[in-house]
Amino acid sequence: MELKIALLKGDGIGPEIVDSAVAVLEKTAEKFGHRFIFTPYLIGGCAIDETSLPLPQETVDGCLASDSVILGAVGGPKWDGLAGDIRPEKALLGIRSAMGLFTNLRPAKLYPALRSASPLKDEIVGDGFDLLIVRELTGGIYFGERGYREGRYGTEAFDTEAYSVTEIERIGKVAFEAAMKRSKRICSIDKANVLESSRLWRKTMHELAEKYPDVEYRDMFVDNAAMQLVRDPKQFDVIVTSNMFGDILSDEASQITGSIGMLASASLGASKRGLYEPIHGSAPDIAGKNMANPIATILSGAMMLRYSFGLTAEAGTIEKAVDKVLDQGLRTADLMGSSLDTPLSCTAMTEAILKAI
Ligand SMILES: NC(=O)C1=CN([C@@H]2O[C@H](COP(=O)(O)OP(=O)(O)OC[C@H]3O[C@@H](n4cnc5c(N)ncnc54)[C@H](O)[C@@H]3O)[C@@H](O)[C@H]2O)C=CC1
Ligand SMILES: CC(C)CC(=O)C(=O)O
Ligand SMILES: [Mg+2]
Repeated sequence: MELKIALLKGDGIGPEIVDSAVAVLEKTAEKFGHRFIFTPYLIGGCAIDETSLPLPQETVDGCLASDSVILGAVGGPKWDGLAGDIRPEKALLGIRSAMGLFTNLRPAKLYPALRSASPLKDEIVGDGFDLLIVRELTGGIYFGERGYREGRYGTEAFDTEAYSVTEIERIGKVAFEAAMKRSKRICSIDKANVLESSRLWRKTMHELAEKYPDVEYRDMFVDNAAMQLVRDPKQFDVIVTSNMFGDILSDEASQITGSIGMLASASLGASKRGLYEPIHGSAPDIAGKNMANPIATILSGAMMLRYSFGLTAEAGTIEKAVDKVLDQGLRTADLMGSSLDTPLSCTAMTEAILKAI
């Protein structure tokens, strides 16, 4: 297969981890006789520095003209003082919206080899957990009306959470279909005891649940869910939730797998073209130090092969290579806790994975 892949390296550790994913994808392509053509485009802070825009039109056009997209991360302290509309993060929301990517699949599983990296006790983790967070990605408070207005205590800033039945139904269907292929258990997470948008979310999910009688459905308030994730993560299989709740709960879920540097994601819409991105940010505290864990981005590349291109064996090869290096005890610093051993650098971990392919 010959495939065009747009690269959005972004800021901070973005370039380091995307380079790792590219190396792994190139080795996989070579092994299976494919040709991947990579084209880089600017996004985020680096785009602001060069063009004064966080999301240049050329980047949007390039992504829409490619077969799929790999993203590193955007943002950093250098751009934190900018107005909301020209911040790096606005570009990430912009490209997800421009590509129509309303679904974000965030799998969180505990690798047996990383059991000691999880902060949870053995009796809680048992033989591991494997959950899939299905996060709505182009609606809710990240996209709602916002601004400043005169309020009770003077000028106030506001952001709005809004969801339509159409938006809830389409993400719900993705989650129910995913549950049908897994253990047929789904938990919808909302704040329906307070928010009107959550009450519509819950009502719509209940109606959808009737169409999937084989799926065991329940709902939970988000504050309870945040607690239950660390109390007993194994109770969950598929979680479906809104944009902001999914963002927050997936960072929490990542840490119980050992590190946020492990969690990949697929941002998907109606077409096969997706955007594949680690769940973490640009990690300015470790950027440029060759310390980042590249596995989340490498596994995002594997998700791209599986979801966008249907290259299941190729995706499996990358996932098995990751399993193998973890089984060998190889670790980047984020997975080592207080161990006195020397951690692997980002490039050394990438080399080990390349060797295992
Ligand atoms: N998808 C994206 O582009 C996202 C961008 N951001 C942006 O990233 C910047 C930093 O945000 P933070 O809140 O610090 O979140 P972050 O996810 O960048 O970092 C949180 C902590 O996790 C560590 N970490 C993250 N990824 C890692 C990896 N691959 N290997 C090892 N350690 C890793 C970092 O060193 C840091 O201590 C901000 O400008 C934020 O807006 C945040 C989240 C998502
Ligand atoms: C940086 C934000 C736009 C979003 C975020 O944190 C995420 O998608 O994980
Ligand atoms: Mg996030």
